[in-house]
Amino acid sequence: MTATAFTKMHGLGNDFAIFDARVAPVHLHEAQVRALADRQRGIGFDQLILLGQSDKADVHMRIFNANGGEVEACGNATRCVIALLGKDAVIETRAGLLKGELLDDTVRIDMGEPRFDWDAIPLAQPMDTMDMPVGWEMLERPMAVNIGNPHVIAFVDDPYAVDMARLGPQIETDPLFPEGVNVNVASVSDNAITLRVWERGAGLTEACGTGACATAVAAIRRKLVSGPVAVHLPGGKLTIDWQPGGTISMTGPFASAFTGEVEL
Ligand SMILES: N[C@@H](CCC[C@H](N)C(=O)O)C(=O)O
Repeated sequence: MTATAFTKMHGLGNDFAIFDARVAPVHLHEAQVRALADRQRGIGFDQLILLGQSDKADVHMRIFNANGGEVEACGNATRCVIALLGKDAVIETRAGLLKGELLDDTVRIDMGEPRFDWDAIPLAQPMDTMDMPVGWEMLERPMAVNIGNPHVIAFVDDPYAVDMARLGPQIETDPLFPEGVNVNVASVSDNAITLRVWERGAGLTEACGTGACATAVAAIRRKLVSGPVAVHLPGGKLTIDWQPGGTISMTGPFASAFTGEVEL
């Protein structure tokens, strides 16, 4: 066992333990990530972030959900990593190379181009991802968008009236989504979005950066809003901009919580 340093950070309350394997090797396995994610007995986080050397970018970033599964993208953690590096930088992720700019007290990330083809989400069968002929109770005719990771989006009158704790896990594990899915429930008014997200592998979080991107893109495609659009999550606000055919810009805050050590 080796004492291993980590930094605890969050983006709008979506929280992370960030380990830096550029300093010293960090050996983690799935059960360990789950134990560390435990908010009573471990560090407690929604995602564990593992930084490493990259030969294509300033840094390589791996992302593990609280359930131990490795995933492709995490918008809020990407902002935190730029803040931790203290400069504009390019981050290599499974979702591709993401460029981040450190602004005064926020970070802007170019999250790349969204994908809409059914097999890019991925879905189990061909369908129109703009208007899916499926539904779960009041969540009808959803849309699907891939922001490196898979998202389903349902527009409702009041996202806070939806029983996310019950419907979230049901939709996350629906066989329609062979790789699971992040579940976004949103309403739109005055060119702004109110959003709650049940995250794949992490549950209901205070905020989800890729969820905000996916939902803003979905709302722009349905002509419910036009970019830039404010996305209000339980933990605060992100600003998302996108023009069809272009890449997504996500701007929002970050915060450092504390640094610590764990035996790994
Ligand atoms: N919190 C994230 C998304 C993290 C990954 C997600 N749960 C997945 O499984 O794809 C964000 O800010 O984007």
